Amino acid sequence: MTEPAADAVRIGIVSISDRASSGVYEDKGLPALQAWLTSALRNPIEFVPRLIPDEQAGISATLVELVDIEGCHLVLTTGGTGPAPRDVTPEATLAVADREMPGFGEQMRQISLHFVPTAILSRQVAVIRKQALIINLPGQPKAIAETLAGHANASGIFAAVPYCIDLIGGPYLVTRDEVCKAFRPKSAQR
Ligand SMILES: Nc1ncnc2c1ncn2[C@@H]1O[C@H](COP(=O)(O)OP(=O)(O)OP(=O)(O)O)[C@@H](O)[C@H]1O
Ligand SMILES: Nc1nc2c(c(=O)[nH]1)N[C@H]1C(S)=C(S)[C@@H](COP(=O)(O)O)O[C@H]1N2
Repeated sequence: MTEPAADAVRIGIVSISDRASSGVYEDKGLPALQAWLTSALRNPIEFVPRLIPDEQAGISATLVELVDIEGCHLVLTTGGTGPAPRDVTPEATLAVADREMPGFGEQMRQISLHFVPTAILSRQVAVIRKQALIINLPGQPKAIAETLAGHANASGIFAAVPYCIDLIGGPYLVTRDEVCKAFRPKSAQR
């Protein structure tokens, strides 16, 4: 069987952490995002990485830059989704949204409950801006694979990402089934 055509894709990855961005500890968010996405997607990927502090205006400006100037069709953030005063990633993301996609946040909290009882402390959101999907992930580096890939009892959210990006006019994403089995209706399959 021939492989379906996999378009090239630019993906923004944003690690939001006061301490990692100021060098107090090593950033593990960007490497974890890059490793998971590289293992999950067959597409040629160009990553556009950013490591920034928990500042609302700066986070919003970074998201706008990645979508409007860098042309990313997918942007994943990690960190700053909790209830602490400096956790402002959801507010910064909603501020640049055209539309909210509440199912992603709902499903990620469901999945995360299989890993940690504090899952409901994440206020993570997902939104559409222009032709891009922006998704917040929690700051614990292990939470990246947990929420994207899921659990035996809860589907990872990345399964819904390729079809969402089709619907907003982005490139055709092809996953490796052994890492993440994406779903598309038959009529949308290439
Ligand atoms: N980018 C990162 N790299 C490595 N570990 C991280 C990173 N972000 C968070 N962590 C770890 O996950 C924990 C929870 O993340 P959270 O986003 O709540 O950080 P925080 O306590 O607000 O502090 P900071 O913003 O300075 O990372 C952190 O205390 C840290 O152990
Ligand atoms: N999958 C997963 N979700 C998770 C966690 C985790 O370790 N794994 N940590 C939780 C905790 S302890 C917090 S406080 C919130 C918010 O984390 P953040 O502020 O680092 O984004 O995410 C929650 N969601």
